[in-house]
Amino acid sequence: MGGTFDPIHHGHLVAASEAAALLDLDEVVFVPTGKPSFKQDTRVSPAEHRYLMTVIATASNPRFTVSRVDIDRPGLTYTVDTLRDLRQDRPDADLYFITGADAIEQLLTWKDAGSLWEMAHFVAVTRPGHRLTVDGLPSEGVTTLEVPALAISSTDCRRRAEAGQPVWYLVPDGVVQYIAKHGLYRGLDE
Ligand SMILES: Nc1ncnc2c1ncn2[C@@H]1O[C@H](COP(=O)(O)OP(=O)(O)OP(=O)(O)O)[C@@H](O)[C@H]1O
Ligand SMILES: O=C(O)c1ccc[n+]([C@@H]2O[C@H](COP(=O)([O-])O)[C@@H](O)[C@H]2O)c1
Repeated sequence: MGGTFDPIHHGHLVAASEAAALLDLDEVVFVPTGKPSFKQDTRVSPAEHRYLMTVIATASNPRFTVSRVDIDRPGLTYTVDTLRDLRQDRPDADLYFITGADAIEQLLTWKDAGSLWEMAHFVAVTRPGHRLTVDGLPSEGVTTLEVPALAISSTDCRRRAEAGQPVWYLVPDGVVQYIAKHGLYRGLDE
């Protein structure tokens, strides 16, 4: 599952768990982006913080793992590189790239979009308030999954942390404590 995870929240975790159950996956690899190409105008927390929060959030699930491929690769993050690196570690696996329906809708604009279909099957998880339009996407290459609606976004979690409002139960307990310990999302408007 690819994402910026700034921070990872229960919407991501429910989506991953549902995808694993419905598609009978052996493992869900969470891949925090390094430098997201599409968020260059937005302030994104250092990759090491996002990686560690993802490790904390997924530690108790034996099927969940976290990969550093995107954060260790220099330059901007593109899914074509993510999939190539994951393939090297798992030469015989059937790869499914799970992400939100909003991201999948933009897939035709992604780097080397034409070659992505051969590298993985794409799974678009629906998210509250968003209807998926798959115009132009090959239907055999994309599976849409309805996951139990959790109206949680990382943007909202960051705003709440910045305003001193609770993020308990929106993100895992260890992530609440990590955000407080490192003072993440303070002074976002500065
Ligand atoms: N509550 C949710 N339910 C289902 N999918 C989600 C949910 N939140 C995020 N996703 C999906 O997970 C993927 C990775 O999410 P990302 O790390 O960008 O989180 P986000 O909450 O969308 O962040 P931000 O608010 O900073 O844009 C995205 O493609 C997104 O659509
Ligand atoms: O490869 C691309 O050009 C590309 C463009 C936009 C997004 N992505 C990937 O889509 C995933 C979700 O991104 P986001 O912004 O919703 O966190 C993440 O793994 C990104 O690397 C990939």
